[in-house]
Amino acid sequence: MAPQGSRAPLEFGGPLGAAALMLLLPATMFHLLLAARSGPARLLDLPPYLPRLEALWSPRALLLWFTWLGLQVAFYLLPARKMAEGQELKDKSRLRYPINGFQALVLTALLVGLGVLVGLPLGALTEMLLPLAFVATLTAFVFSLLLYLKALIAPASALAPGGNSGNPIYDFFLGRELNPRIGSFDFKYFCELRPGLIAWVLINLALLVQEAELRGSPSLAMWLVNGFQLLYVGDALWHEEAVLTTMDITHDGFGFMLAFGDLVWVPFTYSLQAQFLLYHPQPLELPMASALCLMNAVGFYIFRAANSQKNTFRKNPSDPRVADLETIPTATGRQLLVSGWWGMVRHPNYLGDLIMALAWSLPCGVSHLLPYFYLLYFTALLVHREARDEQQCLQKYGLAWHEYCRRVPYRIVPYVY
Ligand SMILES: NC(=O)C1=CN([C@@H]2O[C@H](COP(=O)(O)OP(=O)(O)OC[C@H]3O[C@@H](n4cnc5c(N)ncnc54)[C@H](OP(=O)(O)O)[C@@H]3O)[C@@H](O)[C@H]2O)C=CC1
Ligand SMILES: CC(C)=CCC[C@@H](C)[C@H]1CC=C2C3=C(CC[C@@]21C)[C@@]1(C)CC[C@H](O)C(C)(C)[C@@H]1CC3
Repeated sequence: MAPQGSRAPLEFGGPLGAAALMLLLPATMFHLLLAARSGPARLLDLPPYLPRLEALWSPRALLLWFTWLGLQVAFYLLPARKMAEGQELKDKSRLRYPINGFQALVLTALLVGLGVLVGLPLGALTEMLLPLAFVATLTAFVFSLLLYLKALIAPASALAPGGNSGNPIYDFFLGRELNPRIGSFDFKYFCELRPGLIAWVLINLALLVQEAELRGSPSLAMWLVNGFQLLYVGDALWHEEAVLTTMDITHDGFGFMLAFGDLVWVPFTYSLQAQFLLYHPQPLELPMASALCLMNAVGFYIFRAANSQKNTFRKNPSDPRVADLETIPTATGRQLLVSGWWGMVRHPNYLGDLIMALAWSLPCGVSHLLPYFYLLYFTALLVHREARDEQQCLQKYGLAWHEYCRRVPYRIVPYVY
């Protein structure tokens, strides 16, 4: 049952928008997977061909996918170097989370390295991307249904503010329960980073190995894309605790949007540049490669510095690294930063992330639009996310938020947006 009197305004275009997204997201992903391996590799053309069911359904892919999930669950359950506390919940309690995501990345790397040493054909993974994406999509639908049913028996205090409209399609998409758990195993926290992000860099690596097998050595462009994205994933897992303050964990329920996004969309579409490069090798000279390294480094620096400044401030406003920054008091007792990174634009971390997204696409040359899909999608995602966050901050901070917007008028790009 939805809690009485706490109906949140509908997002994502309501039930119709949610239904459309549930069809469009998987369809787009399959289109990208097929287009990347086709000769013309056109983003805006109809799919080059429709795969037959035999090309999609493979018991081997199913086994591999569940082995992967099982392995990551096992790594999650290993003793953690630290247990972190999440944000305060409606009932004033706080959940505890293991911080061992980076350990899971290292253990996966060791296991895969060992496998390759004893003859595991890692490059062959690239031939299984289509059936793997198919079983992962089916899993995401079934998993979301189980989450929806589980939420039916959850107490009202465990429900998310957004996904409880009473419309089953909308609630299935957005997610009804905020932190679904069995015992201390937290499904949303587990899915947010590990299986999807680690699979993303593993797919990238398989594409690099396959390129080496096909052409004698990996191209410079492939090295760059692998290196840049490994840095991003390694950083996310190293700073795993910071995910506990993102809106995905604190605000959104766990439904199809995040289950599909985390487990399927991230590994199979975020690896698009490496997929494109395997089938469409691109020349890249050293001076250009150096310029792209610099661009990625600038983006990463802004992204990391902005995120760390806010996290440090939220943990302890008197920390010497942030104590001198100017702030605005709010009625909640919390303060808002108005100098430093958060005084330049209201989302400096998004700016850094977007600069990196550009640096990941440029190694693929400018002859095709396809490798720029991530940049286009990500811009749309962040603009929409920024608007959602703005709404939530306005509700939380009221007049203080208006004052912040007056003092820091640009959202993501200084003097532009
Ligand atoms: N690669 C990908 O696909 C994606 C990456 N990301 C990345 O994830 C990271 C996290 O993003 P996201 O969760 O959207 O949001 P943010 O990390 O930007 O957090 C927004 C929250 O920060 C707090 N805040 C806002 N302004 C201030 C201020 N001036 N001073 C202090 N606190 C402030 C508010 O929460 P409160 O006041 O309650 O602390 C607000 O709700 C970003 O770097 C983003 O680029 C995000 C989505 C997808
Ligand atoms: C419409 C649609 C495709 C929805 C799904 C969106 C998800 C793919 C993203 C929502 C927020 C995300 C975050 C990351 C990955 C993408 C999703 C799941 C993230 C884990 C990437 C690495 C970053 O360092 C991060 C930890 C800050 C980030 C958190 C948000």
